[in-house]
Amino acid sequence: MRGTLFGGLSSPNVEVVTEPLGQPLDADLLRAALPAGPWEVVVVPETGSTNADVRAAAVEGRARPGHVCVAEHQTAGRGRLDRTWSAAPGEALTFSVLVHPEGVPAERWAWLPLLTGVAVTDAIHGLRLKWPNDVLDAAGGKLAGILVERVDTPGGPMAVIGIGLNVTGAPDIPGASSLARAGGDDLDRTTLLAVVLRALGARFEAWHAAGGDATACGLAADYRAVCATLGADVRAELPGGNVLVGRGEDVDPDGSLVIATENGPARVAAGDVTHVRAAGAREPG
Ligand SMILES: Nc1ncnc2c1ncn2[C@@H]1O[C@H](COP(=O)(O)OP(=O)(O)OP(=O)(O)O)[C@@H](O)[C@H]1O
Ligand SMILES: O=C(O)CCCC[C@@H]1SC[C@@H]2NC(=O)N[C@@H]21
Repeated sequence: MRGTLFGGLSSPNVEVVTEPLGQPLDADLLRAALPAGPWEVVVVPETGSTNADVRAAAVEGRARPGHVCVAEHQTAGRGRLDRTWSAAPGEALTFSVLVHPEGVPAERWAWLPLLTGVAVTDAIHGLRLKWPNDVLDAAGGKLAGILVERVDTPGGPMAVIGIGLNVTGAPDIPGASSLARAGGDDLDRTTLLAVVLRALGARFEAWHAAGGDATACGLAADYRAVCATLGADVRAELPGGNVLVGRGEDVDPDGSLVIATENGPARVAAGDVTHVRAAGAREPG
C-alpha cells in the first residue's frame, strides 16, 4: 500500500487497486480484506442514515456485533448534537458499525468516540483529533466526523459507531476538508474502509479486553498524542450560553477535557459542550 497518508496497517490480503475517483465500493474486495472475525458487511447504494439503519437492525435483533453498514450515499446523514452530515454520492465513506462493549462499565463508554478517532488516525497517517472526536487534517480542516449512539438490543446495550470520512471531496462548508484536499494520493475507498475497520477492530478489542480502562490499554496516552486540542487555546461553549476560555490541558481518565482557565482547571464532558473552538477563531456550527 503506498501513499503519504496511510498508516502501517496494510494487510497482505488487500489487493490494492488504484482506482479512478468515484469508483464504487467493492463489497467482495472489502470482505476479503478484513480478518476473520465478527465482520458482516452490507454495502447499500443509498439510505437515509447508516447509523439509523444499524440501530434499527440491532433493536430488531437483525444485526450482531461486527455488523457494518456502508452507504454510497446518505440522504439524511446525522451529525452530533442533532446536526446534519452531508456528502455527495461516492465522495465520502459513510458507514456504521455495531459493537458490544459487554462488561464495560457504562461510564467508560464515553471513550468509544475517542477510541474511534484514534483508530482513524492509526489507519491514516498525518491526522489529528479535535477533542472529543473530530478528525482534522494537518491544516486543521475537518475531514471526518464520528457519531456514537447507545442502542438497547435483545442482546443487551450496544453501541453504533458512525463515521463520515470525506475522501475525494467535501461539502462546501467552511472548515471542511477531505483526504484529497489534504494531499492524500491513495483515495480508493474500498481499501481505506478496510484499513479503518481493521484499526477500529484492533482498538476496540484492546480496550474491551482491558474492561474499558483507557489508561491500562494505552488508549488514553495514544489519544493525547494525537489530540490537537491539548496545548491549544480553546473556547468551549456550553448549553445555556456559558463559555469557558483557556488552554486545553489534559484529557481525564474518563475522557473529559481539562481546560486551564484563569479560575483554575475546568473539566467538561463531551455531552456538556456545544462547541469547542480554537480561541479567537470563527467557525461554523
Ligand atoms: N461532510 C462534512 N464534513 C465536514 N463537516 C460537515 C460535513 N457535513 C456536515 N458537516 C457539519 O459542518 C459543521 C462544521 O464542523 P465543525 O467541526 O466546525 O463543527 P463544530 O461546531 O466545531 O462542532 P463539533 O466539534 O461538535 O463537530 C458541523 O456541524 C458538521 O457536523
Ligand atoms: O461530526 C459529526 O457531527 C458526526 C458526523 C457523523 C457522520 C456519520 S456518516 C455515517 C454515520 N451515519 C450517520 O447518519 N452519521 C454517521
